Amino acid sequence: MFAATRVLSSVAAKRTFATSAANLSKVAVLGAAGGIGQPLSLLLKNNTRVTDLSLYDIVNSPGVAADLSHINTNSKVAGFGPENDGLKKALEGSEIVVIPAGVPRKPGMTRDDLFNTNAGIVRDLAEACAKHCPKANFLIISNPVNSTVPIFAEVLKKHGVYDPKRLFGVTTLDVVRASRFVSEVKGKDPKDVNVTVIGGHSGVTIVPLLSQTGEKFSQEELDALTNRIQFGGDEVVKAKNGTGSATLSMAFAGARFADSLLQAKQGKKGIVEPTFVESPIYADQGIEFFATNVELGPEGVEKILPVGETSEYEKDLITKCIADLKKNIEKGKSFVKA
Ligand SMILES: NC(=O)c1ccc[n+]([C@@H]2O[C@H](COP(=O)([O-])OP(=O)(O)OC[C@H]3O[C@@H](n4cnc5c(N)ncnc54)[C@H](O)[C@@H]3O)[C@@H](O)[C@H]2O)c1
Ligand SMILES: O=C(O)C[C@H](O)C(=O)O
Repeated sequence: MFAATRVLSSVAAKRTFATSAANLSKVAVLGAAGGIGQPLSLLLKNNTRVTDLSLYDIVNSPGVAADLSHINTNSKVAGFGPENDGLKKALEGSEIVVIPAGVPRKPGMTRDDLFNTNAGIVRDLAEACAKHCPKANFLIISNPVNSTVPIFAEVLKKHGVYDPKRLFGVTTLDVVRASRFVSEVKGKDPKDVNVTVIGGHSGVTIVPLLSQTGEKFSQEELDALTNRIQFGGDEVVKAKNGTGSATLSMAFAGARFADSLLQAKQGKKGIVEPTFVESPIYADQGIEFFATNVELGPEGVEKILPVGETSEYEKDLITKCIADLKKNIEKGKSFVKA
């Protein structure tokens, strides 16, 4: 009996560590009733580092919030719609704002084809964030990420509240996929296969650095794996046959990134995640944002890690990436300036 009580109280102590006053973490999800938003919110509700979960969508968020609020983890859940200053209430006091709001692809579309609809959605949400939670960390999932992150940055700049350490394009799904695909080919457990993926988040701007995995690949394997990692999103879009794009794997990836950031903010050292951030790496070639591995810390970006050694094959991929990425970034910036 005594032993059982001790076990229980040590579990309780661990839980209170994550929710003690010094570690209050309000996380807001914008687009919370969508295909990504719902499972992502579920995973965040299950994360004991989150103390308040604030769900905003233009439709259905009170229902999603009511449902999640019955789960017996410690966090409080609240749902907001656009009425009665809902967005303001959802954002105020948020430490992390995760944004999967916007339309997904249908077969035959590129991510850039989403620009016309999603650019305006992301710009308007950025305006609200600049006003109501300028010091939060912003995790952008809405596509096309290569353009929506620059859009978000430009809006924050217009309001004088841009801090490049706190704006992240979520590219975690690319490394999650890469790890899975390589592990399938090499017959390994994915937990033992880490693949660095750099660049951006669409087609040829996604550059896996397979030479850094420590595995040996034939040219045929290299071509097939590179192509699958670059176009993994299309596989899901095709299989979903007009009903959307990756939602569950994206929720998994988004929750992993949010948890890593929460851990880093709560003082854990050496947490590294790939992410699309303002970066000096290819600034000399006019590239303002670039995804690499980034060490996270209490302020957000702690250190942008270098690309490291690359093969001739990867150098060629990087050249192609840079040409496309430059146009995507420029398109996002011009949208706000116009
Ligand atoms: N970064 C990535 O790796 C990645 C992966 C998968 C999907 N995505 C992108 O994420 C976005 C969302 O995908 P989904 O499958 O969840 O789409 P979805 O249509 O299922 O959900 C989107 C949600 O956004 C909401 N929404 C629309 N406008 C809004 C606004 N102004 N404010 C708040 N909410 C708003 C909608 O009501 C909907 O509930 C798409 O742009 C998709 O391309 C990115
Ligand atoms: O492919 C898409 O449009 C969604 C997402 O960016 C993905 O990589 O799955």
